[in-house]
Amino acid sequence: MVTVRAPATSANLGSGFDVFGAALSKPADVVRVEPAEATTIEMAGAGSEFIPEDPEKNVAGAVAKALESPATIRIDKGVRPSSGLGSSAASAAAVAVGINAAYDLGYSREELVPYAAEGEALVSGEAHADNVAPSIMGGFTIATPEGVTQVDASIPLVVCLPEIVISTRDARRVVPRSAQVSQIVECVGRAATLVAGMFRDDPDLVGQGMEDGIVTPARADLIDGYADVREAALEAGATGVTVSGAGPAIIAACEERRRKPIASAMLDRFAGEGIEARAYQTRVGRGAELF
Ligand SMILES: Nc1ncnc2c1ncn2[C@@H]1O[C@H](COP(=O)(O)OP(=O)(O)OP(=O)(O)O)[C@@H](O)[C@H]1O
Ligand SMILES: N[C@@H](CCO)C(=O)O
Repeated sequence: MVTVRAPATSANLGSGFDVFGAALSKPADVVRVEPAEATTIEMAGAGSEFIPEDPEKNVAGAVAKALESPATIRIDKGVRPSSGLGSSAASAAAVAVGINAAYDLGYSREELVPYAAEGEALVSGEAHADNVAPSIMGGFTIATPEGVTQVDASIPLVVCLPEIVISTRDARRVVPRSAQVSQIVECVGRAATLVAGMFRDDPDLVGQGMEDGIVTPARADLIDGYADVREAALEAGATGVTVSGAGPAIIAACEERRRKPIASAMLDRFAGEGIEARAYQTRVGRGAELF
């Protein structure tokens, strides 16, 4: 039997819709995998009561099927579902890494990404890899059809998760179908700035690069209090703030020493709106770890 800790992730980071992703140092799913005749899944932890244990409906089952390796799987959720923190991807990444080790399949971390993405296809309708890639490989990742480019960044972050549920499937319906060339030009500039910031471990550049005028405004409308919480984080010293993944989590980049005041400011603002929330003082961190 093997045990894997696979981290939550934040996809998009504003300007990198369906391409950028970052592993978070916390929270994480912890998954145990043991080879078996047929796949069975047992769930525990955050939001597990809302997740089906049927292997046909759980991302873990989809990944085991894609790898043609049935297993007894126990998932302890640290990341609640429909959070914008790659909850489904954390389980998918952990199972891919766990089965690879338990069956000694010999895949590299990058080779495991498309298998884990089959779990995302099950729940959101598309095998986008922007959450599974960082959960498997760690750091900041650029996922394209050609493969994954990974950067070992360690930017300090605050992630604030309100008690609102938004499914990725629903949040993908509001994504605009087209954009003006002027918007695309601005987005390319922002995305390039963010990549430079990750290479230099520079929170100012990363924050600037998190601005986005195409997808994020439509997503932000689904999150009660978004504009106020964003403003509060910026006033408390965030260098950039955006929707994490498909939401409702909101992510802020910052200097290390600003994490605590930013977390308090975001929580206070949500509380002022009558919305319960929790904040993680985190950073860009490691990928899935085997124990
Ligand atoms: N092992 C699993 N862990 C979490 N969610 C799962 C799992 N298996 C199936 N699901 C289903 O996937 C859906 C949650 O995935 P969704 O992509 O909407 O949220 P998320 O992973 O938190 O978000 P995001 O991808 O935006 O960061 C829920 O409907 C949940 O029941
Ligand atoms: N890139 C995806 C991430 C969520 O799974 C989206 O924003 O829809």
